[in-house]
Amino acid sequence: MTEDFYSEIKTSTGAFKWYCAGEWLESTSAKTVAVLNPSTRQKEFEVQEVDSAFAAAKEAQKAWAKTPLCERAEVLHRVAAVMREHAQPIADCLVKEIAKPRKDSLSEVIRSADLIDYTAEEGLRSLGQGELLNSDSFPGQTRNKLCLVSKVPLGVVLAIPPFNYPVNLAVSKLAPALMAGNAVVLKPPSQGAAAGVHMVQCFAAAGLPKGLVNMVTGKGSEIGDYLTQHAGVDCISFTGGDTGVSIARKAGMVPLQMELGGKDACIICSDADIGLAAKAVIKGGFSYSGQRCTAVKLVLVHKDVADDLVAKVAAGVAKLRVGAPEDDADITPVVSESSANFIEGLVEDARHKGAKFLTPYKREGNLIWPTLLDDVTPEMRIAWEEPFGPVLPIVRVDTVQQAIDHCNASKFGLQGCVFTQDINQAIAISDAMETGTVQINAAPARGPDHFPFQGFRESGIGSQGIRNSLAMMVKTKSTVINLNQPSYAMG
Ligand SMILES: NC(=O)c1ccc[n+]([C@@H]2O[C@H](COP(=O)([O-])OP(=O)(O)OC[C@H]3O[C@@H](n4cnc5c(N)ncnc54)[C@H](O)[C@@H]3O)[C@@H](O)[C@H]2O)c1
Repeated sequence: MTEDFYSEIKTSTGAFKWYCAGEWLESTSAKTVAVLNPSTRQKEFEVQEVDSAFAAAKEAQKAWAKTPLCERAEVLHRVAAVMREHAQPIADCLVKEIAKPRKDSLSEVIRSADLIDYTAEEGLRSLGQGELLNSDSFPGQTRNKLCLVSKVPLGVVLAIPPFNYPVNLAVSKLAPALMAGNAVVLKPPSQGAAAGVHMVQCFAAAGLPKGLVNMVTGKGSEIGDYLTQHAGVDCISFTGGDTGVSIARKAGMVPLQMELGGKDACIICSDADIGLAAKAVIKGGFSYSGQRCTAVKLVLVHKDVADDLVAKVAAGVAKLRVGAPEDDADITPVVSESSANFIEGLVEDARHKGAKFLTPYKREGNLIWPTLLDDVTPEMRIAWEEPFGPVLPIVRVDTVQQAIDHCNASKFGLQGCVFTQDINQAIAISDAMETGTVQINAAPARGPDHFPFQGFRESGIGSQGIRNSLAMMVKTKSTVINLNQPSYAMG
């Protein structure tokens, strides 16, 4: 029974336990953090506030680093199978604590199991290879030095995912870290911690050696500095907003994998298929109520086709269903009251500065109706800031160059997209856009999860995607064999 499967993760008072060295534990401080339901704004879950699991991770990692790759892969495949079998309660947490629509919640969990399987497969191939270098290719050298280059684990990886994909963006860190021979301390987002607890139970039940995955819960603002500056951390893999920039500034001499905010622009040229572009703008802008790093957050449309595009987008937006995540509504409450207030601030700033409202602004609690703003100008905050909500600004441009210049003036550089039927123009615009990825004739998106995924400027450090994440979870080690004579095999 799935309910019994998850029974040991709760304390007698109903809070979720934390997980260290293979045991579900109760915090000695007895402090708890409430997880609010974005729909009701009432307390839905409680997680404990604890701070340390690094010693357990370090200890467990030593043996894990000597565990054959194929055995690591087997354990990960088991985790994926357990996660599929017990997916529904994890998905139910996502519905209740981050108001993600029911179907999307379940597909996030299944996609995460798929990601774990793929990582295990990819790790077998990419981590199973090293390099042999001969010394005589460098001037003045003979071939009496052979350099064996191998990939070794980093040690203990601190994994911090954000609220919007608390399961998928946790496993996208955990699976590569573990496959590469590391241990992990996971700090889930407060909204998303209950799903995180359930997910960690899948790792435990699959027989992962104790201490390899540890989960510390608590408010990021209170325990974040302690964790990110802890001497036991050998790598920080973080996904989130501006917090990541300050973590990067404060972190010590450890590798950083940073997936941060975005202001993904959609450039629509005068020759674009406007029906296709409108569909992409609606889906890209409003899926999960705009709370996606790769959501379309700005439309830059050529003035010649702007009226057509705006009419089509407005017609599509009018059909979006607004309501509860339990009913699979398209637009559901945003994650918190403070987030809703921030979004409202951007909308009011745009109203004050003359934006044209194609839909009336309406809000009840954390639920914000989809809001389409036309005639947005660079003076408005919404032209530059990430609303992370169901609000989409449209800027009409005279030339494609004006659109590219706006895009490149942003502090973000995550993704962007361009709609045109001329492949030469598409490539030229893609070349000019200073973003980690450019999608041609489709909305920005993360995935499939094995595609490289990276942000430029304040959108990130390093590249993700399964193969690149595996590569970021190892360091290079060289062993040089010095021979007393040159080595030339003659065949
Ligand atoms: N580039 C990507 O791949 C990607 C993917 C998803 C989300 N995001 C970004 O994430 C943001 C939304 O997520 P969010 O609101 O959860 O982000 P956030 O930055 O507020 O929080 C992210 C995580 O950091 C933790 N945290 C908070 N303060 C901390 C501190 N001082 N030290 C350490 N950890 C701390 C939070 O508890 C959470 O787990 C958006 O900006 C979005 O664009 C980026």
